[in-house]
Amino acid sequence: MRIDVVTIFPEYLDPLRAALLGRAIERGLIEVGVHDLRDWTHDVHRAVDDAPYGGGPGMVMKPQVWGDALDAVCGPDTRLVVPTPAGRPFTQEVAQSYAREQHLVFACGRYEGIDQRVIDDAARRMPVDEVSIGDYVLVGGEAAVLVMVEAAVRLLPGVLGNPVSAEQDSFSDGLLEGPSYTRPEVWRELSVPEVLRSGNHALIDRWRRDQALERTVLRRPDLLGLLPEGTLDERDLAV
Ligand SMILES: COc1cccc(COC(=O)c2cn[nH]c2)c1
Repeated sequence: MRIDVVTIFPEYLDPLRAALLGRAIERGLIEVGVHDLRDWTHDVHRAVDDAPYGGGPGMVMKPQVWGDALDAVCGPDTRLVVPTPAGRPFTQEVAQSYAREQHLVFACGRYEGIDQRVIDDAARRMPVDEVSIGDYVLVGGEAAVLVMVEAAVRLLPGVLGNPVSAEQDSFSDGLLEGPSYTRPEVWRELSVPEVLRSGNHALIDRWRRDQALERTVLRRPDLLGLLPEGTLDERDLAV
């Protein structure tokens, strides 16, 4: 997989080259290119934004600069991803789909956003996703790109030391992950739940599922309606 990011703050993407993702790059599991949008500006001031038609606060990113940048960076197998508060939700399912892509290009918007014609023009040649990582407004898309790249790349074979954990992720079965514990058995007078030390794996699995269900009901009741058919069985409903 190749990932390219276009941004006016390339240094913001330096963390992509650290830790797990950095090792994935060194091992050739992914290629990452980060590009400064201003390399495609045409004027002495290297302007990337201008006042919005129709008035209103803030500035809008210029179409010409983005058009030239995306012409240079995108290819025949590219999926263009534009992080924006106005996007469709980025979920584990979207992360799974991105992990199967050959080439992802992330366009990092700032100010009030990118001239819509940039997205409309790109959509003539490639799949374009306007995606939100949450219901809040950031200053730019760069932090959202770090989130989405990490969520997708960790799913690639060979990236995680322990691949099983990618399948057993929260959201893999639609429920939140329950609590986890490790040594010592008692810490600050708090004990590890007895069942986890019982060695009875049927009981442990049941307890973990009950904890996941209880946590999902309490923290994310919205997820319960999305569970795939048959996720909950009669034992679950007894919780
Ligand atoms: C493309 O236009 C804009 C405009 C404003 C901010 C941003 C950065 O993205 C976010 O703020 C965001 C992404 N998911 N949740 C919030 C992009």
